Amino acid sequence: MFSPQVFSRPISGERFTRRIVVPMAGILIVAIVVVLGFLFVSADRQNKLEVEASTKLAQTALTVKTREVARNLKDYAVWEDAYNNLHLKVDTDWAATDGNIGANIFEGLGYEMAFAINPSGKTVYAVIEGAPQDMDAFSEIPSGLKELLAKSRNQTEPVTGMLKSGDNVLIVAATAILPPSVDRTSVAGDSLSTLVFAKRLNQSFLGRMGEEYLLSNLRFDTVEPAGAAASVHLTSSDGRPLGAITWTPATPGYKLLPLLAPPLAIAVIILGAFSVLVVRNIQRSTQALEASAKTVEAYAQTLQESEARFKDVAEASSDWIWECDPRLQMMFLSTRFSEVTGIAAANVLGKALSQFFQSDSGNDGWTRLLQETAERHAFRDLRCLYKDASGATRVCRLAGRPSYNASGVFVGFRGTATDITEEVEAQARASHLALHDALTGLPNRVLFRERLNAALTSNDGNLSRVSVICLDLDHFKEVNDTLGHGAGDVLLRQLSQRLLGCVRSTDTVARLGGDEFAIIQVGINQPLESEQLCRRLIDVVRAPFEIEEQELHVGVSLGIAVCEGSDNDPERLLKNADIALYRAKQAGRATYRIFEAQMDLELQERKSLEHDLRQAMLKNQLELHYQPLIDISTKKVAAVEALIRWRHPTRGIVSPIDFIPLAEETNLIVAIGEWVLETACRQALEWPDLRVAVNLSPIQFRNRELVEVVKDVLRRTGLQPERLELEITESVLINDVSSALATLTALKELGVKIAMDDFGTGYSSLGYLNSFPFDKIKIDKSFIGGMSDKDKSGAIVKSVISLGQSLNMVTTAEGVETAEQATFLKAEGCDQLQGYFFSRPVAAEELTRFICDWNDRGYEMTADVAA
Ligand SMILES: Nc1nc2c(ncn2[C@@H]2O[C@@H]3COP(=O)(O)O[C@H]4[C@@H](O)[C@H](n5cnc6c(=O)[nH]c(N)nc65)O[C@@H]4COP(=O)(O)O[C@H]3[C@H]2O)c(=O)[nH]1
Repeated sequence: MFSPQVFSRPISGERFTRRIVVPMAGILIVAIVVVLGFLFVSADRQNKLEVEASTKLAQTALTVKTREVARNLKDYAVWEDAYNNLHLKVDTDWAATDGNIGANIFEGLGYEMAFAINPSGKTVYAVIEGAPQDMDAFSEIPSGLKELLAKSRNQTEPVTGMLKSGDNVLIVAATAILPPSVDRTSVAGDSLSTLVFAKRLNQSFLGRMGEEYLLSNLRFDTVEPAGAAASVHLTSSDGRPLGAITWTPATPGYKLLPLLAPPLAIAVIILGAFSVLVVRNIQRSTQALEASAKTVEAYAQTLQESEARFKDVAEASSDWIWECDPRLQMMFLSTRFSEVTGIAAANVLGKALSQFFQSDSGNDGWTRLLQETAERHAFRDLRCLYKDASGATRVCRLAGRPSYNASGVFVGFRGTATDITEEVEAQARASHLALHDALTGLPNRVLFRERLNAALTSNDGNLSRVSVICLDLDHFKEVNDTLGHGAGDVLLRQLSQRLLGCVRSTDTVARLGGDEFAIIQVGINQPLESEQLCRRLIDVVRAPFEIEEQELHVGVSLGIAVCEGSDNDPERLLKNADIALYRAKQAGRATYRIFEAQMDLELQERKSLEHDLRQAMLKNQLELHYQPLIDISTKKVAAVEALIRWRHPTRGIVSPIDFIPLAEETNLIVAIGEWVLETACRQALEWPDLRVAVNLSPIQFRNRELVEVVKDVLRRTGLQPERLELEITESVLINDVSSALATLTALKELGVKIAMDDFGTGYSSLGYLNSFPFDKIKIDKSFIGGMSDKDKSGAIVKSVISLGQSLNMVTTAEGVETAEQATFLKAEGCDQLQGYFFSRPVAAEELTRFICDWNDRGYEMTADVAA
């Protein structure tokens, strides 16, 4: 892995100064210092050489001067006249006055002293600064002169030395006075007089000597001054120090410096400028390097992150990476391979791609894999199978692309494999859920449609037929309402199994929703076969269901639609089966109907009626008629029953028998019922002595709002509750007994009367009469119409009347059409009579007239009847 740490850290300004500028400046300064040092050392060396040279020069000058004194001395001492006038005799006039050895010595030669000393050491002649003096040479030069003279007697040449005279130092030369003609070596020295010249090392002498020998500031000091740059120490011939002559030596080295300084300064400036340029270049290069290092570092970082990301993704996903060689043999498998498949990579490496992956039937992935790899094409989303370590077949999705080496040579394929077994299973589950009902596992409406389409399409042109059977459980809603939805679900599941048990494997049983089922029956030859199936279905559904340890009885209504001829429209077929089902339900349930074209017309009619009924509500086309109930004991009108009429704009008066069921099916009955209730109560206010009876539909009765509605109507109209009589039929008591009892009790608590209508037509359970708080039993008109003293209906009527009496309930006979019936009922103790014999249901105004007439003539009528 590439590591960004291999790059140095970026050089900051401070680091750059520290690492580049400072060393460069240091080198520059050191170079300058070295050069300057060298210059100064050279200059100093030069100066020292100059000092050495000037010292030699000074010494030479002294030697030369000394030799000059000696030479001058010899000129005067080796002289015939001097011998004659200073040795043989001493003629001071000759010497001084004649100017032989007198003032000329001092003025001409500059010697301050000249002495002539005879062999016995006596100073016979003395000249001091050009003037003859009577002076002893040894007192003037007390130290060293004797030794010098002694030395000179043994020498043929003048002897010289440095001697002190007071504070002065003298160059003293001595030699024997002798005529030139005499060989000096032939004469004993101590027999000769000695001529002495002394030259004082005074400042004028030294000045001249300095000028002569280019020794500046040449001077003599008895003690060498501190810091003297150059000096020559003077010592006497016996070695005693006399002082030193000093001078200021030239400093050629230092003189060189000013000459060298400007070019050196220029060189330094150039070097400095060059260094600055170099530093800047280095800085730029460094910055460029840094930038490039940063870029590389960023790339490295990106690469590292990318690698890490890739690794994370590769490790985190269920994918594994594979590579194979040009022969499609596995060369590489990522670590995820073993984790996902449970197979060690070593067991697969070297095997051909086609040995590991297998074809997934029903999917063209395998074919494409073979094709794409053969043609060296990239591929993706190829679905193949493989077996994992446990031998289980799993599904995977392959993607790959051909890979080439740097030279462009094909080196195989590399790609990914994604295990999609769970995904495929989930898809299968999802598609199953999308096509099946979750509760029963049966095909749902979507799959039903698909199957129906397929059945109709494949059946096209066949002699056999396809039929659709729609099923609807009778009173399933009651099961849900009374036992709860859990029980309803159990019922539906059990029902599904029963239905499946009745059909062939080629048929389809589907749940379309709620308690709505449908069957596609294929391969039938005639409609009779569908009818046989329906009968079987009715039988199996009729058998009790055991739910929550209860036996439950339900029925089923079925509608059959058989595909006829070339009409293979699935929608129409299903709709027709539905229409047939509707007719089966209308026919009293637990039965089946085969669709006929007429049914469709009737359905259309029903729909049109439904539309009109809704309009009727809005357009006040509904009205109430009233039928009187005669009290036998008082012979008066005791009550009136409100009966609804629909004054249809084109159909005329529509009977409630024709539209109440429709109103119930469409739930319009709730609104209609409330209108009836309010209208009847309001109308009853005009008949103060009468009760008003109002029919309640079972749908209305099950409405939770009923009690509140009745209460509100009484409140709004102001009718006394005991004047309102609510007529219910036995059907409201079926199934949810406790709920019905609660509603009846609540209604009774309002103070209204409850009548059981149409008694005898339903279950006629006597238990109901005992359990429910009825005030009245209304004997259905079918019994009244068919009764006579001897027949069965008469017996029933008698027993119902006596039952009412024993339960202390009022009995009312409906449909009394004849005097005989009235007489019979009176004789049997019936309390009230209602029927055409007395009055048909009439409009309110007409009934008002009837009541007036009845009260005037009614008695005679009943008397007639009695007679
Ligand atoms: N053949 C014959 N029939 C007689 C005789 N006396 C009375 N009738 C008829 O018998 C029916 C009595 O009403 P129902 O049994 O409650 O039967 C009613 C009732 O169940 C329902 N109905 C009528 N009005 C309403 C209403 O406002 N609400 C509800 N829910 N149902 C109503 O419609 C049914 C039929 O009502 P209608 O056609 O008015 O028919 C009425 C009435 O006209 C007779 O002597 N001979």
